[in-house]
Amino acid sequence: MTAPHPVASQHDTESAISREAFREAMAQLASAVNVVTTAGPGGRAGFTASAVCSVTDTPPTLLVCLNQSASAWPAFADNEVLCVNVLGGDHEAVSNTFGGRTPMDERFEVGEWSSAVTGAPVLTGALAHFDCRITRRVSVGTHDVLFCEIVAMDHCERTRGLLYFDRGYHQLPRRSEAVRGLAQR
Ligand SMILES: NC(=O)c1ccc[n+]([C@@H]2O[C@H](COP(=O)([O-])OP(=O)(O)OC[C@H]3O[C@@H](n4cnc5c(N)ncnc54)[C@H](O)[C@@H]3O)[C@@H](O)[C@H]2O)c1
Ligand SMILES: Cc1cc2c(cc1C)N(C[C@H](O)[C@H](O)[C@H](O)COP(=O)(O)O)c1[nH]c(=O)[nH]c(=O)c1N2
Repeated sequence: MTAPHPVASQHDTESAISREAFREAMAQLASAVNVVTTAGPGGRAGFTASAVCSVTDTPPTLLVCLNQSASAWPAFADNEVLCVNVLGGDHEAVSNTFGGRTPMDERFEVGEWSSAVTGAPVLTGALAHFDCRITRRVSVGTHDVLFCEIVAMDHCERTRGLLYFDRGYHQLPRRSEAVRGLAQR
């Protein structure tokens, strides 16, 4: 167990916690894998995101953290809507395609896409999709935190979950599989 990092004050966080140490520790935080898409006057764009979470159910709200250096950033800055597509166990290739270095238009050649209520692209077969209006933007360091009110959504239980942990993808079995597995013992 490595010694806990000294709690750094707001001003000397830079010196106390290095980016490398932050990333080493953050790589231990398992997360869902999503493709966040947008469409509108800023054009169509999408990127792979794990920094996504629920904020409140009243009103239904989630947040997405987007690196200001991302090629997708200008489109999200100009558009007022986005869709969070939650990837399933069979979507690793989609995650890698939207995870950078692929030209934006080529990204949507992977998978089957339709338009959400807001016009943002929806991935057919996503475990869930949350179609949102961006209601608040907070810039924190290198990222924008986009607070989004959900206007439409859907989910399905057709496949396993997909986690990103320790710099790799991991499939998660459904409860039903685990129960079935127990029953077969
Ligand atoms: N929030 C993010 O911006 C974020 C989250 C996950 C992964 N990524 C990017 O995906 C790629 C693969 O990441 P990896 O996990 O394989 O190895 P990595 O060592 O680059 O990152 C390890 C962990 O650190 C965190 N992290 C990394 N870069 C970050 C950033 N710029 N801002 C905030 N958190 C960050 C993430 O939780 C990531 O899983 C890298 O280019 C990484 O920068 C970015
Ligand atoms: C599994 C996983 C998870 C994330 C990412 C990548 C991968 C592979 N990336 C990085 C993002 O998808 C993309 O690589 C960067 O935006 C750079 O892309 P461009 O080459 O600029 O389009 C990412 N970026 C971001 O701004 N917020 C995030 O939460 C995440 N999470």
